[in-house]
Amino acid sequence: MSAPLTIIGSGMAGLGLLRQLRAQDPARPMTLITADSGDDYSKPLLSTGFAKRLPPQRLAARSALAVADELGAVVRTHTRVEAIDPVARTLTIGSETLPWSELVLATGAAPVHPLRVPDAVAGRVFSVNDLDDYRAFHAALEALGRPARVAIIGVGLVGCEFANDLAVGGHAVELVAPEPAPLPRLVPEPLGRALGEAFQAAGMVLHRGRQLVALGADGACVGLELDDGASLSADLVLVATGLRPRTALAESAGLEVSEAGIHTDRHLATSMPGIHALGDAACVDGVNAMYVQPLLASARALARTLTGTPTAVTYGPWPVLVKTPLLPVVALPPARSPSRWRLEGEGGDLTALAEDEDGRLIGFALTGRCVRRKVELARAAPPLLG
Ligand SMILES: Cc1cc2nc3c(=O)[nH]c(=O)nc-3n(C[C@H](O)[C@H](O)[C@H](O)COP(=O)(O)OP(=O)(O)OC[C@H]3O[C@@H](n4cnc5c(N)ncnc54)[C@H](O)[C@@H]3O)c2cc1C
Repeated sequence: MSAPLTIIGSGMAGLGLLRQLRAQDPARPMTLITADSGDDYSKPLLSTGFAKRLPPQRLAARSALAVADELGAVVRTHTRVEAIDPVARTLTIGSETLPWSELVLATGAAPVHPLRVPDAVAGRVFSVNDLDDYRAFHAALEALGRPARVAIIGVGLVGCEFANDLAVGGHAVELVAPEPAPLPRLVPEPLGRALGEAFQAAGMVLHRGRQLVALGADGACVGLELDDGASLSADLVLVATGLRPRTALAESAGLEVSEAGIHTDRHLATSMPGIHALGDAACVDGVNAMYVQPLLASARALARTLTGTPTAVTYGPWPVLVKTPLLPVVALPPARSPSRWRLEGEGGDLTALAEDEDGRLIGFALTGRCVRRKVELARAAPPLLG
């Protein structure tokens, strides 16, 4: 039997590609190997489950077994690929060496932790980046049997979405971050401040301009020390201080990588023949967008390439919809520093237009009722990868 086309990773990129490939090639042997449970779920739903009190099983559309059955593929779960040999076209899992015909890396991105977590509080400090993490965090909240006091470290998209979701779900939320306002990489400061005000009006406490310097046990709780000497206490801590593309496996196999991800061209081809990459792990022609629309476009293009029709991927001017119903936010961050931001609106209803030196729109950010303008503005903005 010929060596299978092998995908590493069962996130939306890996499973999305497997589905697209199977639709175009019903017979080819395919294997998907994943370090997690392999359940088919939508990662964006992870930060919407606590307000609706959704148990983890409600977030998984189907199990890894059902995926394997439906798509006629071998799916190996809780299995970490340890090494790749690009010349022999094999990969290593423990003492096993498995051959592949084509290899696709969909290894995603891993949470960055600013501090080492002491063992004494390890069971109370979380990052939620996949369904297994959600299961663990959900179980810890349930075990309290009452609304929790949750400290969230980080005010990027993930931190803000969980803050909104947990607060609406009845938990007491405190946010800690060094920046002066939420969503610093997505929106200009006045719009971030508007979101911060909406959070405060909902009862959250914001520690802006502050770094977490120490974590430790505080009775049955977690004690947090900030850089101004302030101390907080929380039942649980959620660390949301960014995600870094998982590149170690690719790098040790000699593939070209950087902090932005595994380098690919627009055909998702890495620097090694026979190996492609997509999703949060991949930096495609200099762009790692790290959200769903680009990875779905990549899966469609790569499936065509791997079934004999070389297809370059393009990304449109696709804005990010931040799931903070307390104050809706939409952003299409400019690819380069704008010449100026033009701000309009008042209160929580704000529009910020990023313009280049010739006054052309190169990005935008919207809050509150202004999010209605997203379609009109996206039509006028440049594509992420044209
Ligand atoms: C809370 C949250 C909310 C989000 N909300 C939105 C949103 O509203 N809209 C949006 O567009 N985007 C959103 N995003 C981003 C979006 O979800 C991600 O861009 C996307 O899910 C990434 O998918 P992926 O398959 O590339 O990576 P991942 O989902 O990280 O999957 C990586 C896979 O690789 C496996 N893996 C890694 N290393 C190995 C190894 N050595 N061996 C075997 N397997 C390995 C992992 O087990 C996993 O299965 C959100 C992200 C988060 C965290």
